[in-house]
Order: sequence, then structure tokens, then C-alpha cells
Amino acid sequence: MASLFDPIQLGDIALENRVAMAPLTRNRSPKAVPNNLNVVYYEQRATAGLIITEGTPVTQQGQGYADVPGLYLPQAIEGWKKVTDAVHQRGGKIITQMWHVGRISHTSLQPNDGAPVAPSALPANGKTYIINPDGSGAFVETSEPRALELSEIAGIVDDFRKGARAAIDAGFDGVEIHGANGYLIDQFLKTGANQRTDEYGGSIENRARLLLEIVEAVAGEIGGGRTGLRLSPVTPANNITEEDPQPLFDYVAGELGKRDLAFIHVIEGATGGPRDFTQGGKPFDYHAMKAAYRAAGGKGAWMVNNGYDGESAKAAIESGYADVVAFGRSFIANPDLVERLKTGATLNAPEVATFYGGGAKGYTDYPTLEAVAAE
Ligand SMILES: C=C(C(=O)O)c1ccccc1
Repeated sequence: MASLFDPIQLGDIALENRVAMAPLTRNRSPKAVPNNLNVVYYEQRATAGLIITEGTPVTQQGQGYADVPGLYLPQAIEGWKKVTDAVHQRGGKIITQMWHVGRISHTSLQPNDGAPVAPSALPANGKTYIINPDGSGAFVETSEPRALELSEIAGIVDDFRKGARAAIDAGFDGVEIHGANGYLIDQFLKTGANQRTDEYGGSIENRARLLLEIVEAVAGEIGGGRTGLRLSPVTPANNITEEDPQPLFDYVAGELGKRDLAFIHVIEGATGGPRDFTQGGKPFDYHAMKAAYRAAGGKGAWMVNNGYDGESAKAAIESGYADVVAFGRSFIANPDLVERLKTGATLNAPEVATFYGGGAKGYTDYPTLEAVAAE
């Protein structure tokens, strides 16, 4: 029976333990370039079995929030090299989450102040975070999106392929494709945001087409053994809705099972909220989704996330349901989370007020057990 602290092979990536750091947006990389403070933050958390970086847009069009790091500027790749070197020197493993926000953006963040793009011209009626000309930060309404032309879609698929190559050039051990939380790929998957009438809309097969094309392009570029994918079947994040998630995600899981991937990362319930959240009026069966993946030949690790603590994480691994458990807020506040879970030590409480934006406070100043003992 496996334990949360046993090593595991995630495709081509060997992990020391099964505790992953979930992707966490922190808005601390001005001009989309990773900086030395980011290096310290990730290095501090290198004892994670796997670090998944914050969402990292593959293009400026894919950027939806101020001060998030990208994969599309040469100086950003140089910045990421410092991060990956530091984590590797501590013996850690790190991948980046490749992101396209779709409609969750604002004209001020878009190329030529243009409209954000989406499967259909349906606004998210949500909020995003921008930096005003005077340097002050502000949450604003997301801008009205425009529907992507059919002729534009191949270019977005290629942007993910190029992003994956850039990630490997920056020293990452692999990538996670961000297919969750109401961003572009999730917008195409779900009926609440996708009302296209071409081959990317309507049927489940058509709505899953973009996701599968991106998976194939990325795995084709860097190898499936260094490619993972994050999905969120029922989340309401960014006002995304789906009228019948089970058949959609059983189909997606079955199609992914036919492709070589290192892992599938599933957010259970509402992101950062209730695990029993549902859409379409009935409970979602995550075990059925995993069974569809394995039945189709899927050999990638099964990573789970959302509201896990030490005990429920250990149970999920020891039962054989999950192979890896990803922790978000706990890693914000506990750089040495693995040690704390192993020893049953009390966890630092995360300070929500400093989650997004700012500097070292609430980012690199959380104490480790070692630091407290040395006081
Ligand atoms: C990348 C995010 C996600 O996946 O939900 C995100 C973005 C902004 C704030 C919190 C989370």
C-alpha cells in the first residue's frame, strides 16, 4: 500500500513524495517576468514532491491578470531559468502551468487593447485584477469577449506547443496544461461559454476538440511523459457552467486515456470551496471519471486537489484512489509542508489579505519549523 511520502514516477518525472504544490496565482511578477523574489518563494518550497507553478500565460492574449509571469518573453524565460535552477539545486522538481485565460481578461491587458477572446461572445460577468497607469492595483469587470474565428484556433494550439518548448528551455521538468477553472480550454468544454456551431461547438466531441488538439501538440513537442493536464468538472470558478458534466468528462477522460500523459490533475468540487459542489443537478462521480481514463489505457498518475488535509490526503493515497495530492493554500503558508504533514506539526494559517500582489509579506516570510526552533 502506497503512502503519501513514498516516491512516485510521474511519466518521465521522478518525485521524492506524493505531495504536490498546486498552481497558485500570486501577482508578484511585474511585466510578466519572474524575479528574484519569485526565486526565493519557489526555492523555499522545493521539498514538495512536485511544484506546479502559478498559471503562466503562453501569450499576451492569454494573460488575464496583472503581474503574472509569462512564457512568451525572452526575459521571462531567463527569469524562469533562475527559478528552476534554484529548485533543482534543492533537489526539487518543478513544472509550469501553461495558461490561456480566454474571456477572463481586460482590454488593458490585451494586445492593442483589444477584446479578450473566447469560444463565443458571452461575457463572464466576473472580475480581474489590473494595474492602473498610476501603479495602483484594482479589481475590474472582465471585458466583453469576441468569438474566436475558426481560422485563429490552430494558432492558439501552436502557442501552447511553443510555450511547452519554451518551458523545457527554461529548465522545467515538464508542463501542466491549464484546462480548468473557467479559462479558455474550460470555456470551450462547457455549454455555458461555448455556443459555437462549427466543429468546436455543440456536441461533446466538438467541445473537447480544442483540449485534445492542445494535448497532442504539447505532448508531440516535449513528450507525453512531461505533459500533464488540470481539469475541474464542476467548478463554478469564473462563472463557468456546464449542464451535464458527467458524460462530458467521462468522454474527455476516455480520450485522454488513449494518449501518453504523465498525469491528470482533477479539482474536486468548487475550486477553493465545497468539495460536494455540483453542476447539472446531480453529484459528480470522480471515481467513474478515473475508471474511464484507466479503461481507455490511461497510465498517467491521478492527482487530486481541493480541500485535502493530511489525513484525507493519506487516505486518498492509501486507498489507491489517488497517486498524488496537490495542496494550495497550505503551501502558501507552509514552505515545509511535507515535513509538517509527516510529523503532524501544526500548520501556519495563510493570510488571505496577502494572497495577491505585494512583496515579501505573506509570500516569502512564512516561518519554517526549523526557523521557529532556532528562535
Ligand atoms: C490561475 C487561477 C486559477 O486557476 O484559478 C487563478 C487566477 C487568479 C486568482 C486565483 C486563481
